[in-house]
Amino acid sequence: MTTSIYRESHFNACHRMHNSIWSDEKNATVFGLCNSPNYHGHNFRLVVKLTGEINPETGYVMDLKVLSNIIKDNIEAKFDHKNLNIDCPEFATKLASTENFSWVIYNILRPLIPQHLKLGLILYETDRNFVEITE
Ligand SMILES: Nc1nc2c(c(=O)[nH]1)N=C([C@H](O)[C@H](O)COP(=O)(O)OP(=O)(O)OP(=O)(O)O)CN2
Repeated sequence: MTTSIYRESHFNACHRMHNSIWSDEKNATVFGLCNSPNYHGHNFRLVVKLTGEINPETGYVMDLKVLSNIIKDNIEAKFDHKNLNIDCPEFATKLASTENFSWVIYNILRPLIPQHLKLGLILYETDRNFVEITE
């Protein structure tokens, strides 16, 4: 039997959906308002899920304070109040979609989370648009 624990965090960032190998017209057609040249912002909501067995000595799957600090130091500090396209090298060659952003976050967190725990996450770009990654 396994147990899942969750930690939620929030940060703001802006981005622009633009594929540089396409014409401006094609970008405008495919991405619409998300292609706006002066970028647009989102209040991102990240839910990180860890699944594993409860350690009988602590009663924890993992200390949520430790998880919270990992997310603060490595995700919020890196992306909060940033322009994903300009400030974040991860998106130099990658479109700043919620799908790609979710994998960027997963790849940052995975080495920081104990290997015996399964890592999943949901990234909300808006209240109604969100992406889930599960192991
Ligand atoms: N598969 C994806 N589709 C879309 C993404 C994405 O990252 N992956 N992103 C966008 C836009 O950046 C943005 O999220 C769209 O915002 P909006 O359409 O305004 O969404 P809302 O939920 O705020 O508003 P609704 O009118 O309720 O849709 C587009 N697509």
